[in-house]
Amino acid sequence: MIRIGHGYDVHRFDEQSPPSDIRLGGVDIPAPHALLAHSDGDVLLHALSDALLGAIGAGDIGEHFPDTSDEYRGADSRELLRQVYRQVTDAGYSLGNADITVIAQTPRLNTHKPTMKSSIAAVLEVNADAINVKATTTEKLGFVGRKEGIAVHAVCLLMRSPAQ
Ligand SMILES: Nc1ccn([C@@H]2O[C@H](COP(=O)(O)O)[C@@H](O)[C@H]2O)c(=O)n1
Ligand SMILES: C[C@@]1(CO)OP(=O)(O)OP(=O)(O)OC[C@H]1O
Repeated sequence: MIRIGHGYDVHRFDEQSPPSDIRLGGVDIPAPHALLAHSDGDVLLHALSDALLGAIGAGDIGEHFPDTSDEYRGADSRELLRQVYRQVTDAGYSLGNADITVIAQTPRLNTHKPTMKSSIAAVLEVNADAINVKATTTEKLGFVGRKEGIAVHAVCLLMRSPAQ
């Protein structure tokens, strides 16, 4: 049996912040501003976590890690993703593949994509070829194009784990 999931998340740049690293896929990447968030703001891992939760019918990231809880203030989203993936494996599934699209006018991500891919694979303890990271701008259109924030879509396919 296979299951499909989709996740989408947006975080806004803090226009008051000076140039700063942002966390994307567990990797620190230089950007014109920090991203506003309750956690570390890793918008890529949030979208991927939502895709995995969606695939097992387990709601969304905010239900599991509320942004009203001090427990998750400044949280490392790799740890949130680890907990989400534990739910996936506990439900008897493992990742087939995940395909992730980062929608960002800035920063340029091409040189960081291989590092993001291996960072995500390491968190999930899967082969790197199960993960694909893409980036696109919006040709300067909309909130992404105005460099107000970054959006991410993630889709994943889960497969029933072989019986132990
Ligand atoms: N933040 C980004 C956005 C895009 N890229 C790379 O550029 C290619 C062309 O992007 P368009 O939005 O003009 O289609 C895209 O396929 C990515 O390879 C990037 O590195 N960082
Ligand atoms: C990750 C959590 C929890 O710290 O907060 P944020 O970093 O604000 O991220 P978001 O994607 O808005 O919502 C999920 C939250 O529960």
